[in-house]
Amino acid sequence: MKITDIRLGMLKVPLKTPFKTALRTVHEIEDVVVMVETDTGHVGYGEAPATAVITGDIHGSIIEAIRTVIKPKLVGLDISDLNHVTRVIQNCIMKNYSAKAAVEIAVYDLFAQLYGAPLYKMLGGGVPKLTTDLTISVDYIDKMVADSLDAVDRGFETLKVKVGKDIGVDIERVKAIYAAVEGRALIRLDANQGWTAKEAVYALHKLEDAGVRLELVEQPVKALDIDGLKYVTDRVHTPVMADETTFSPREVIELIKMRAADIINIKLMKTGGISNAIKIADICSFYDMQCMIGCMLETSISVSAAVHLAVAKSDVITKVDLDGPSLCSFDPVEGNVLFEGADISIEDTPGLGIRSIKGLNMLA
Ligand SMILES: C[C@H](N)C(=O)N[C@@H](CCC(=O)O)C(=O)O
Ligand SMILES: [Mg+2]
Repeated sequence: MKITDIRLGMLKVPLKTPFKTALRTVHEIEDVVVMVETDTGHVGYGEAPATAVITGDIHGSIIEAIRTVIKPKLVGLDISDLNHVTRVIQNCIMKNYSAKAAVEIAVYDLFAQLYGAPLYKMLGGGVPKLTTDLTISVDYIDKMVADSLDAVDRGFETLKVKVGKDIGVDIERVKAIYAAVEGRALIRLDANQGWTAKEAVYALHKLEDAGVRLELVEQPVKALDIDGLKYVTDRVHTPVMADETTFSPREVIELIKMRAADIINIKLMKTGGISNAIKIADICSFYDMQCMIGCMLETSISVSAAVHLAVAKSDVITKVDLDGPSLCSFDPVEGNVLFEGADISIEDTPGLGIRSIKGLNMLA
């Protein structure tokens, strides 16, 4: 099965409600879709969001990286030579993680199709079911409490509460949500870099002293402030998770050696795809460190790949934040991963099993 072409399209899906974090507000998903075509007629699918504030990627850079650098290196390569193909993708251009991720996801999709198995089986197997959390956008306290209660009523047992705005209001936000859902849902926080290290310690001590039990706090401080991350990790009981701080396997090793965080959030759009995500999961497994599998604002095309990976690496990926499809107003994909509220399951069909994508605008 040889690669003959890589075609690109744009996919827009409005969100059910605006997605608000300390970094940005988004009303609709608008992602680049990658189709890797082969001489056997099989097509592999991938997707890249433009999360400029986290990865530095924008639509133009994703499209140009794929068209002018990645595609010319990939056409003619054999999908059965997976390790070689992924090395070419990773080494042909620096950074550009979302572009690499989208192409790698499509290549893994084809690799699994080649052997007629769902992707998770090619990655080592596992039980094809996961449960995701749901993000509660940062907002007025009453709105966040209402959104949290609605999420719990819809069956979500873990809420990822966005904070990182005003520290005083953040403490009140979390207390109010905790009081409203106590006993019905677990709460994890994501500050998206919005606090200083001292503010984070202050807020988490206040919450701990008030009896608020949090599952974890994600990326309390700026991405590059590793000393600050360690400062927080050393001083609070609540487990601290690194998100924006860690992209590559090398960064994860450094973080583990410094003991700067307790948990790592793996996202395919940070790692540049599945091959490095596997390396990170294996490093963390070796060091007895837990991971979360996360996503950006992605539809079920690329989130499906994250689902397959998480199932295969469930020994170390113990936390799931794959709510992209739940945030969408509709699922544009007919495929083998089913997203039903908090429940995610995989059907027994080859690859990612993507049969069709509604509303895709092909690029010339
Ligand atoms: C969508 C997911 N629950 C999430 O919060 N992902 C990111 C932010 C993604 C974005 O801004 O597009 C995260 O920080 O964990
Ligand atoms: Mg995060």
